[in-house]
Parts: sequence; structure tokens; C-alpha cells
Amino acid sequence: MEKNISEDRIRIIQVKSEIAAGTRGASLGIDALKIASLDLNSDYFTRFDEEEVETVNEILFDGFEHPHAKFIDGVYTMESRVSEMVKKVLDEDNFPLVLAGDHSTAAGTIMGIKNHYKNKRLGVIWIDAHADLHTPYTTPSGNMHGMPLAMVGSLDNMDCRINNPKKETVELWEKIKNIGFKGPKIDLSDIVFISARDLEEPEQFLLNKYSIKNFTTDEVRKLGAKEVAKQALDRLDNCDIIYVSFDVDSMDSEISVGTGTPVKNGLTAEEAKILNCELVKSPKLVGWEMVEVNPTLDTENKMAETAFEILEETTNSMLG
Ligand SMILES: NC(=[NH2+])NCCC[C@H](N)C(=O)O
Ligand SMILES: [Mn+2]
Repeated sequence: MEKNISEDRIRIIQVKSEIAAGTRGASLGIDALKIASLDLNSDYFTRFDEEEVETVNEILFDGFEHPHAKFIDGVYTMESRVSEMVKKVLDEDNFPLVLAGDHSTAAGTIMGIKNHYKNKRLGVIWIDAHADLHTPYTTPSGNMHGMPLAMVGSLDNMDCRINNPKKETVELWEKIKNIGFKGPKIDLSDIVFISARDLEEPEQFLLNKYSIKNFTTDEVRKLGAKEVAKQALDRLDNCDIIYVSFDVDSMDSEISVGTGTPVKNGLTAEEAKILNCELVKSPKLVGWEMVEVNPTLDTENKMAETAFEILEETTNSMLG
């Protein structure tokens, strides 16, 4: 078993990038979490060593050249940097706890994990309103935070093609899929979604094609968050290691106001907390991530305060 996470092994990796989101402001999410910790009188951010990945957010001022994969050149840089940082932290025998802006960089986290654990089978638990399985060929928006799982699954999803990205876009997309090493980092059937409820048809097609399980909000409510966490881990029984990605928009749009793409019928904050706290008890856990807090869309930092409480309890839960 992999896990024995002690307080001194946790490295908070900050990725204040927002270039892959469609709405501005997610790069401020990490600072909003820190403000929340102060307002809630928590010593959380004094407890762990931090790392920070340098961003390229200034490219936002230039406008985008790739309509079906906006700022893909910057996204390629970010995925590479995150991947290297996560690998470095794991190489040093520490635990990557990633706090990021837009969700695209979770692909970098997965690339870094797989680059360290080359021969291990990685299971991914994706708690999110969205499936983030688009490609430049299928995206409705061109926003690359809708694409991280396709990046690490090395997918194009040509069966569902609706866009015709230009040559330069495709070249960069190929480079992204091959960061770290050539080809897929995960098996698509080793993904479990929780509360994914705003999927486009090309994504639903992939869920069916690879028999990917999505625990709906209804199932979480009926079975209870603890039971769903158990069943999610059971489904990944054949995986050697587990990574959990928590997008705050998995929570209901009444709670997750301060995020770029809120969706109705989501989790309660309590359900999200229990799910994360249970999942991170797995001895196979090798990484955890929280994304998409956007204080510019919020009132009185509510989103960050809710997210911070989940962050703190989840971290305490992984320490055992
Ligand atoms: N990580 C996120 N918030 N993703 C939202 C994606 C929304 C939509 N599916 C799109 O591709 O534009
Ligand atoms: Mn997401």
C-alpha cells in the first residue's frame, strides 16, 4: 500500500492559472481560500510547505488564436509545468495536494502522477458537475477546462466530431496528449464520476462507450455520501493508485455561486465534505486536488469559505 501521509509530507501545490476557463477570475481562487482560512481563524496555511507553479495568465490580454482550444499554447506550458512539479513532489516522497484555478491543470497532475508511478494503474475519481471529456473536435465552447480527461485519455473522439480545428491547434493538442510520455495516462474505464450532470452528447457517448460510472446526485442522496465513496473505490479495485479531483461546481449552484460554470441539482456542502473525507482515507491515494473557486463571481467570499472547510477537513481526514 502506498499511503502513509504525515503532516510533514504534504506539499500544497498552488496553480493560479485561469487560461482554460471561459470566465475570468479563477486564478484568484487560491488567495480567496487563504482569506477564508484567516476569516475562519484557521492555522491551515501555516501547517504545510507550499510550492507554486508559475503561470502564463498574461496571455489572456493577447486574445485567443485557437477558437476550438483557446490559449492551447499556454495550456501546453501549464500542463508541462504542473506535471513536472507533481512528479518532483512525488519523487521526493511527498504528497501533492493541488489547489488550482481552472480544472484543465488536473491533466498535468495526472501526467505527473503517472510519470512517477510509471507501471501503476491509476484510477481517477472526478467529483464535478461536468465530465471534462471534450476535445478540440467536440468542444462547444473552446474552453480547455472542459478537456483534461481527454488529454490524459489521449482521446480525439472523432465519432462525435463537430469542429474542424486548424493544423496548429491539432499539433499542440498532440503535444499535450504526449506530455511525460507518449499515449494515454489512464484507462477511460478507470474513471468514476460523482454528480456529473451537465454533459454534452459527445461526452455522454464516451461514458457509454467506456462504461464509465457516474454516481448521480440522486444516488448520493439515496445511498448516502459515505456509501457512494465506498462504492466508487470498490469500482476501482483493480487500480493500484487513486487520484481524486474535486471541482467545487459539483456542489449545487445555490452554494457554488463563486465558480465559472455553476449547475443546478448538485451536491450539498455536507455531501461533498463526506465524499472527499471518505475517499482520501483510501490507502491507495496518491494525490488530491481542488479547483474552480472564483471569488470575482461570489458574494462575501462564501464559495471560498465553504470550499476551505472541505479542504481543511479533507486534509485532516487523509492524515488519519
Ligand atoms: N471544469 C469545468 N468547469 N468545465 C466546464 C465545461 C463546460 C462545457 N462542457 C464546456 O466544454 O465548455
Ligand atoms: Mn471540472
